[in-house]
Amino acid sequence: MGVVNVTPDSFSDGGKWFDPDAAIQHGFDLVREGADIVDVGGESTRPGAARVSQEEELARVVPVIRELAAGGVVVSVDTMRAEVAKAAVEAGARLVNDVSGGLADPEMPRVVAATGVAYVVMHWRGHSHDMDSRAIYTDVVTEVREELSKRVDLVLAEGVTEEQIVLDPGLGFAKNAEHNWALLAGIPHLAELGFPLLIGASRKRFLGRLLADPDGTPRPFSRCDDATLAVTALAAQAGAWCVRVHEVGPNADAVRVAAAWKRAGAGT
Ligand SMILES: Nc1nc2ncc(COP(=O)(O)O)nc2c(=O)[nH]1
Repeated sequence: MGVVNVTPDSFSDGGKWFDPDAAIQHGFDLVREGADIVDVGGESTRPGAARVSQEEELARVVPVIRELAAGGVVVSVDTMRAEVAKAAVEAGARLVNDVSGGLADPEMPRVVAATGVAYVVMHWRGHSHDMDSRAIYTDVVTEVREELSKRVDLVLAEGVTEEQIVLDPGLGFAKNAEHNWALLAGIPHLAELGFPLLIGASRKRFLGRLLADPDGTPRPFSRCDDATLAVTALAAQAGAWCVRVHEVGPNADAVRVAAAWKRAGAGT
């Protein structure tokens, strides 16, 4: 899953794809590099980010989604708003990637149920401005698994089918670095819920912290693509269904390496 943030302020590529034509071109480039899905978002979810209006979010993502879908791209819309999801699906999006797992907008599950598109339910504990205060767990894997399971029950009750659901532990959303590493190591436990898993580690702060200089200066996100590759290969081997990344080509290669490795092992 390649990322196209049509935003002026996303942490990892803020502003590069804010122009619709640049965003559309980048989406097609990501498919050429090997992306199976292009995730189009119009609202930065980085910690502390201010929300954008629904009108602004619609104006940013719908034209980009329409062009990419018309060009045969499998598009997901990265939104917490039911109205934006609805408009995105009408413009051709085939997945709704809801970082709030239906918590931010109670109408979302009904829109997903009515449209029948795939639905990424990510683990979330509140909007960016105060989510760090909610990064308190005694056993993060067990608690994330339980909270995701509750979200699944709720959206199923709203008419979403099991076939539509993808789960995501929400790395960096109300999680610190230690929580993120535990969730990556816990992918097999999350997979026991029985749904495909999406992992979004690309260029995130916990990678920069791991690779910090001896004086403690974190590695800048622009130099965390190699670490992202390693996470991709390990997550693929652990059973992840999909990884959400900014630099698609090398990550597509890493997935192929993991697949070849798994195929060879299957024979033993
Ligand atoms: N499903 C899913 N969606 C996401 N959207 C945005 C970001 C924030 O990263 P970005 O600002 O680089 O897009 N991370 C995720 C994630 O981990 N999972």
